[in-house]
Amino acid sequence: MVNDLPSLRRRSSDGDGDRKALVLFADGYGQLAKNLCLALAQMSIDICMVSDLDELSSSEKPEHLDASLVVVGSDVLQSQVAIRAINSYLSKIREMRGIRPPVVLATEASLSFEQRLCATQLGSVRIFRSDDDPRMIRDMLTTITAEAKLAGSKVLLIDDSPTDAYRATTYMRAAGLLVEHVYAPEDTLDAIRNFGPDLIVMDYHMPVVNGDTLAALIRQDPEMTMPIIFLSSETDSEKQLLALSHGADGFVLKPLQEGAFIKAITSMINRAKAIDRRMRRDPLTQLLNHGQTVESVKRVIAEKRGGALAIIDIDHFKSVNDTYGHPVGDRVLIKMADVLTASLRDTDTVGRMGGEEFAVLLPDTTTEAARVVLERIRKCFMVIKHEVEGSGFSCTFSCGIADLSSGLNEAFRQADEALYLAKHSGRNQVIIAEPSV
Ligand SMILES: Nc1nc2c(ncn2[C@@H]2O[C@H](COP(=O)(O)OP(=O)(O)OP(=O)(O)O)[C@@H](O)[C@H]2O)c(=O)[nH]1
Repeated sequence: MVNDLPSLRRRSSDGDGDRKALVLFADGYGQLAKNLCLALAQMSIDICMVSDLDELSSSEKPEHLDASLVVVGSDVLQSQVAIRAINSYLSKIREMRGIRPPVVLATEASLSFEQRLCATQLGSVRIFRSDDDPRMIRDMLTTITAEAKLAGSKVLLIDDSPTDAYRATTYMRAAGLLVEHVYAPEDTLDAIRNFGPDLIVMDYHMPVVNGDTLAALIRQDPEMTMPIIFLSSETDSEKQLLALSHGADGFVLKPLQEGAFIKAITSMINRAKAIDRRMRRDPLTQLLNHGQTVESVKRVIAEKRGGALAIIDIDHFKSVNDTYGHPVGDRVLIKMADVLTASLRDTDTVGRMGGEEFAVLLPDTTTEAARVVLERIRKCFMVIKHEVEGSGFSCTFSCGIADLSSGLNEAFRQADEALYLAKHSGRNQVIIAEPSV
């Protein structure tokens, strides 16, 4: 196990939870294994490194069994015993958790067809080469975590037939989905507003309006972008296509086959969530992007909850890029994001406003309490050593805090002004804005 690597537990800004990778190399501390573990740890991914593969079969190590992703070094493929150990470990996870985690094969050399085949049989879905970007593994973990969260996704079912609705509801609830059912198409818009579904499943042939008209009606509202699936016994593909052209995304044939129905639903929800995530998140740090951060501030102000807004800007960041290069600068930004999300409450929001500027929204918090929190984060961030080729450097940030009571534009203006003051009076400090009179 790698004990000398930092292993922060990470809470992502939308509560994705912890991410853990199990790293298996036969020769344990080879350069690729070391570099990879260091890079994963720097991205605040929990890692469990195992080189003695007998350890895997030991029931005294239950912490191995909660990995979401398994990274296997290609050196492992040289030993049939090791392959058997990994296979039986992966089967054990499937027995316990109902899923077999995907495998990434890490290699320094090019692989033979036989090695690739062997890796595929282990469940390898990607090959990671020593010069690949380790963020690929982080992104895979993010996707896996998002998919695991499918249970609890909300489906609105619109069907006037009690028998069909009963069957569809039973299948969906058995798959862990939350289902709300409306019989009458005219209740649809209210149900969407109140329930906020991730997906709509509707019968195609209904009294008053058919599915295609109802789908077109829903799509008139630009906010109602959730996928729509029609249920119908219509087998004429031309009619199906016509129906889809009105804004629906899929067609499932009645009578429903449980497996195919649930597969169609899950892939639709996963795809919609992935697109939604891409639109709302900054791709580098996975924090909310500028637009979504402003929306979050707007919402808290509209709810009249009060709170504080902090704007953070990394000091002399240009010189980090100039001295160590852009990729190292990127790593500092990711670390900043990780420190912020790991240090704040679930109810707080962290966003990347652009460049090296971040925003933190702390609802129901006074500016003084926010200052205490940001001071703690500032002290934690400034002692982090960012590694570059054997040596390292540290960074600081400056921060301005404003009260939300003055409204959206004024809160941003005041926080920016306080940040400006912090920058121009020495940097590496947190300043609360003077409320305007
Ligand atoms: N690595 C990296 N750099 C970025 C990114 N976005 C913006 N930057 C760089 O961030 C730097 C910001 O520099 P400045 O605005 O001059 O600020 P600074 O050097 O931090 O100086 P002070 O804020 O006054 O302390 C610029 O060099 C940008 O190119 C990014 O996504 N990755």
